[in-house]
Amino acid sequence: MSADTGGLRAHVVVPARGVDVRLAIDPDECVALVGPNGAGKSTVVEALAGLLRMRAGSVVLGGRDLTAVPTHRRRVGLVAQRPDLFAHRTVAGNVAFGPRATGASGREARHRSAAALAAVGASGLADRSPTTLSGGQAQRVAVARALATAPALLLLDEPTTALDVDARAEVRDALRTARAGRPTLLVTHDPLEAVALADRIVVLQDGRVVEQGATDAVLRRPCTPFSASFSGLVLVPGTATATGIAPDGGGELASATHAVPPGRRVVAAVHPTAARISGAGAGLARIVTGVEPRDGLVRVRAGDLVADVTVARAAALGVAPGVPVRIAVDPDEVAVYEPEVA
Ligand SMILES: Nc1ncnc2c1ncn2[C@@H]1O[C@H](COP(=O)(O)OP(=O)(O)OP(=O)(O)O)[C@@H](O)[C@H]1O
Repeated sequence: MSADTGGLRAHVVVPARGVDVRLAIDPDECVALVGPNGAGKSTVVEALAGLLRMRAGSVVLGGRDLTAVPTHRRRVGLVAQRPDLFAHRTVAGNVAFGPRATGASGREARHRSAAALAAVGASGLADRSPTTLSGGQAQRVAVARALATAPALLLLDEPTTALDVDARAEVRDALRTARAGRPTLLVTHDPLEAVALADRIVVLQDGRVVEQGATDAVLRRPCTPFSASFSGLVLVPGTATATGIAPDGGGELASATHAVPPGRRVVAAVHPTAARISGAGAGLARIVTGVEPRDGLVRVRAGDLVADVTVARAAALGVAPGVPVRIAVDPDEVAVYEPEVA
């Protein structure tokens, strides 16, 4: 990570909300802040934006201490879930509002508005009323509005959560342009968004950082239950063996990729669709503890193991809580590693 000449260095301390988070974002880096509901993500965004007063902690951006600086002087661009555009102004007028409010001349503000709209591919919307825009178009205008102020820090607080799938892709493209060349913090519940935009993932839980790493590393080798579910994986705790893992729940799972000396505490990351379930034969013996619908499949929980199977297969096996099953996983689909928790 680079020195304090650019980028963000923050220590967000909000005791009333149980939040104490240190965050560093390099000048051209996008960090995805993820975590369960109530973990403190929005509190961090509010503190960085200056919307929430901190009695302790600090916010330093590009070497400048912003801790006591009010929101409108921070040069922080915020894109929230909903665009909240002024209905009585045109799109161009909405985007020009920020530069005008911070002292730009009318001509300069119009110029910046046009440039920002062009950057997100929304030049054609300039003369429209916000009331005539689709959700994706309105959110792209909100991105342009943030860009027009030339923010030194970009805060994206669940910027596509309120949109349908097609509009999400449209806005994601605009966000990719927006994040370039400035430190960006992205709060998201969407792993695709993290992959598309973020260099690094920071996981918050109960107001603390519990895990962080390169996006790919956190998604492939998650270390906390939250990051595992964020990646769609299940973590099976156990002890390393010569060929894989001995799960705490009993039996042994072979792994094609393990490299941990036997005897160490490890986890195995397994995708539930890679787990095969049968009534008898090969595999680890477990008792079904739960059955629930899942994306057109049936998710079968059996203690520490989870398998997603087709409805027909679940019916054929008669899976229900209390039923004994065998669960097998191809060694290529089992990653065994030592979890690194912050
Ligand atoms: N305005 C508020 N006043 C007091 N406490 C709050 C306020 N907003 C949030 N909290 C509390 O602060 C903690 C962190 O909440 P925060 O909204 O920052 O979490 P989050 O990770 O953004 O959650 P979500 O994913 O649900 O948006 C929680 O315990 C929450 O109940």
